[in-house]
Amino acid sequence: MNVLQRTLAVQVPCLKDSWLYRILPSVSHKPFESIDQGHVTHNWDEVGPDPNQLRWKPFEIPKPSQKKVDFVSGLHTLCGAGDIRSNNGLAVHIFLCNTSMENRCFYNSDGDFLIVPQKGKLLIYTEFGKMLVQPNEICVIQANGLANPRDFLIPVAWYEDRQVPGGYTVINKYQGKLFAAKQLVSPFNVVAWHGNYTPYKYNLENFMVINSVAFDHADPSIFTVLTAKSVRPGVAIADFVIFPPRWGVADKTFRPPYYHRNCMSEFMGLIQGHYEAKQDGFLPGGGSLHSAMTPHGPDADCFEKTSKARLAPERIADGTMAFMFESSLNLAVTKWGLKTSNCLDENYYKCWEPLKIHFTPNSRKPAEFN
Ligand SMILES: O=C(O)Cc1cc(O)ccc1O
Ligand SMILES: [Fe+2]
Repeated sequence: MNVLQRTLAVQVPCLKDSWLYRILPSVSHKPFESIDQGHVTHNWDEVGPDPNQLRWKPFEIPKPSQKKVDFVSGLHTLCGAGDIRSNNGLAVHIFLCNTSMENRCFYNSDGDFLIVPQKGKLLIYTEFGKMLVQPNEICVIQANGLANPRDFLIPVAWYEDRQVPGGYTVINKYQGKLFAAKQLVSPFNVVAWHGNYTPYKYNLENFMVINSVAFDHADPSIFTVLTAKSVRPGVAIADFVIFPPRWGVADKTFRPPYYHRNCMSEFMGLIQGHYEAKQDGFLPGGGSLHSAMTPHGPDADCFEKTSKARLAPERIADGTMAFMFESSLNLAVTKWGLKTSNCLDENYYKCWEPLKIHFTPNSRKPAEFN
């Protein structure tokens, strides 16, 4: 990885298989040894369920002069659910990196990573080739929603025939722990491949947005870019949803997100700009979690402004890209998320406190009373 900085990643169960052709047989591994685990964990039970609305301030990227952190050592599990051994579940990780991986690489046996860069670019070397991924692009697994197949870009084969006398470290995430093996050659020695279980990237600006052209605020499933299905039809382990720039034209409607409770958990992040329901406080590089059935909605400021707005056609979210990992599972939050990161916004709930009661019982009588 190169020039790697703050990024959010979600991991969902693996989907398919693919084939690789190598120019060299794999070099004998030294016995696997457990390596320093950084902050990757699947021990979210250590903190337990938290039914509230949580919001995090932007997670801090360490300065290279203070501490050099690469993709693996900067990976922190924030929350998750499910059983890692039966490959059913998901986890949200934050990675905060300032350094390229040198002579070491990483693979994940616990699921596929959906990577959402928020700050800085990633140059990702894969056995299929290289991918440069930057904010507003995502780098993903198989599956598609309203995103057009033509916009998913896959790498072309690229290889290096490089001996590494000092040793090349291959790191594996397996059942929530990291393991390392050393070899004397770069593993990126695949000269050609075929198959469909390839890494790919997708520019979120290519998403063709669908929205209400009559009345009412549509369910955000209209914004689903990718979905990881569960075995129950219609119920997702994780939907990847975005709130991109678009037109708002709905009549007789409070246009921002309605006040709601959801049977799914909603983990949200902001890549750039200002999210329509929370212009302040929800910042690029931060995040929020609204657990299943916990009520939430626009902050008081948004409510006041948009309740009075004239309902002319308007551009929404220009210069903004917010996203959501929506899951039918109940996410537990790690100790790193609640304490160690030191980024939990203790005052989040205050954004709703100024909401006023606006009942005007006499202004409009229901038909049966006329
Ligand atoms: O809570 C949120 O801000 C995300 C969201 C947006 C929307 O337009 C409708 C429902 C929803 O959960
Ligand atoms: Fe919501």
